[in-house]
Amino acid sequence: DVRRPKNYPPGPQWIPIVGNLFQFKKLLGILGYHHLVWQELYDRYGEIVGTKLGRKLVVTVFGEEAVTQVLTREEFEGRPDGFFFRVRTFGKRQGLVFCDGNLWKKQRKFSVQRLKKFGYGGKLMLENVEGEAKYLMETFLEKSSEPIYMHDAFDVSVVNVLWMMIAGERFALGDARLKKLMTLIHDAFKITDMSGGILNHMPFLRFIAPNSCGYNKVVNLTNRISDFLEETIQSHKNYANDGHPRDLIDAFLEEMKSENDETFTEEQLISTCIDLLMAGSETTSNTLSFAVIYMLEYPEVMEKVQIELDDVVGRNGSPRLSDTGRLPYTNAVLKEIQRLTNVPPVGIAHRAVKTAELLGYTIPEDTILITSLYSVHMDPKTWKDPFIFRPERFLGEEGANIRDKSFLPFGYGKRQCLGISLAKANYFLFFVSLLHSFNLEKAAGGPLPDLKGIDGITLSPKPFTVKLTPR
Ligand code: HEM
Repeated sequence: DVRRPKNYPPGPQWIPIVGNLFQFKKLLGILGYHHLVWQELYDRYGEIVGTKLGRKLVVTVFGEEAVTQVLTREEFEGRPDGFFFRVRTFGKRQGLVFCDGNLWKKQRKFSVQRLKKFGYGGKLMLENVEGEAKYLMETFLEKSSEPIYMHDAFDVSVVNVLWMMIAGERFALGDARLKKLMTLIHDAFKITDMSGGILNHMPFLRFIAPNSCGYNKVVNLTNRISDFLEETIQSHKNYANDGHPRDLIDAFLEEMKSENDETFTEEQLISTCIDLLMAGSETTSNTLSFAVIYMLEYPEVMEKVQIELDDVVGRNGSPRLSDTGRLPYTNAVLKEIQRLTNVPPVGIAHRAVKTAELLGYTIPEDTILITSLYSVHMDPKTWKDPFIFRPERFLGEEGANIRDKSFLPFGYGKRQCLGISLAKANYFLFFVSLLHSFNLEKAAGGPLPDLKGIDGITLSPKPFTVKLTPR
């Protein structure tokens, strides 16, 4: 059907079966990044754009006003359904990220409460972040005579703090199995985009072209993660520490036994772990690696951060999380990097749970909603010279005038990132520890690593190496 739903937002004309997919692909070929294709459509049609990708209606919103409406209104609180969104979770709608309604409410609440119980947001978590950062810096020091790969250098350390709360253990930095798992997770984020990608629009492609549509990769990843988690869960079951849960898995298993609630199943437990691992590792690790590239690109900024650190922490001290409030310039640098890199450029897709009005248009029930966080962070009405890297914009009077809704790296509203305090702690402490201990230089030969990165659900840096010289 080529007819647009009544009062649907403006956008390109579509054709039967594929909708706007071909137009989208063509623009993607020219612009190279999904979020830039959306930005192009924003320039053509305005702050709300209606498209159809395959069989799905997809409405994308841009700028602070439209984006925060979608992120805060109950009618838009859902998550999309479809083949791609279920492929990691046993073909069902479960886990934490791609589910909604009562299951999501109960499960999100349970995970947040129990993670808190096992340290999340408290002293124990902060101590673990500090321990991991110290440990990683020691490893860097041992290797400081050779170039170090930085695009994935933070992977294991970042996961460790989360994994302590989920499973009560940490990994050795060289743990081959976890490294493999992380590589698969990185790959999975590159396969597709937030509308669910080609697999969601045409699920039958998995029979015709399972390799090129990414199906085989996703299945391989899911199987490996599930195997790994099943083993961990089995060893928790064997331990049978009744009444004294040690971590999230123990607490979940106990809840399953109490049979109060039929949503507590082993599949839901595995799906929850997968979601936490995937959402918690890739985003933080990519942000940190981009931060390293920014420091190579702007050595004068690196030096200013180091001077502030030396002033506040001292040359011989170690940076702590409690120093955060006394490092205004460093914090401004961290924010400016997040604003410009847009690691999740369009957040995570939402879904209209019922037909609703938005900015004068009608959004039919089940429409996928994409929120361009990139457009909010690059809006010249909010940010003077948005493409310029200028940490000072977050300081002084200029910084004080930035509205909450103008800077949304973690989203906003009820579906806002569940891991913000861990993400911020990891991002801050690994960054300052690195700069406090080392001078960063480009490894010999070749150009500076690319600030733009690789397209995907999250943007990720291309592989690059750095020379770390102890200060
Ligand atoms: C720099 C690091 C991170 C960034 C930039 C980030 C960003 C985001 C964004 C933009 C969303 C979507 C919000 C929405 O739908 O409107 C989100 C959701 C989520 N994040 Fe994060 N995140 C980060 C780290 C983490 C960590 C460390 C964890 C795990 C502890 C985590 C767990 C989640 C989960 C479970 C959701 C889905 C929440 C839901 O659907 O209710 N994230 N994150």
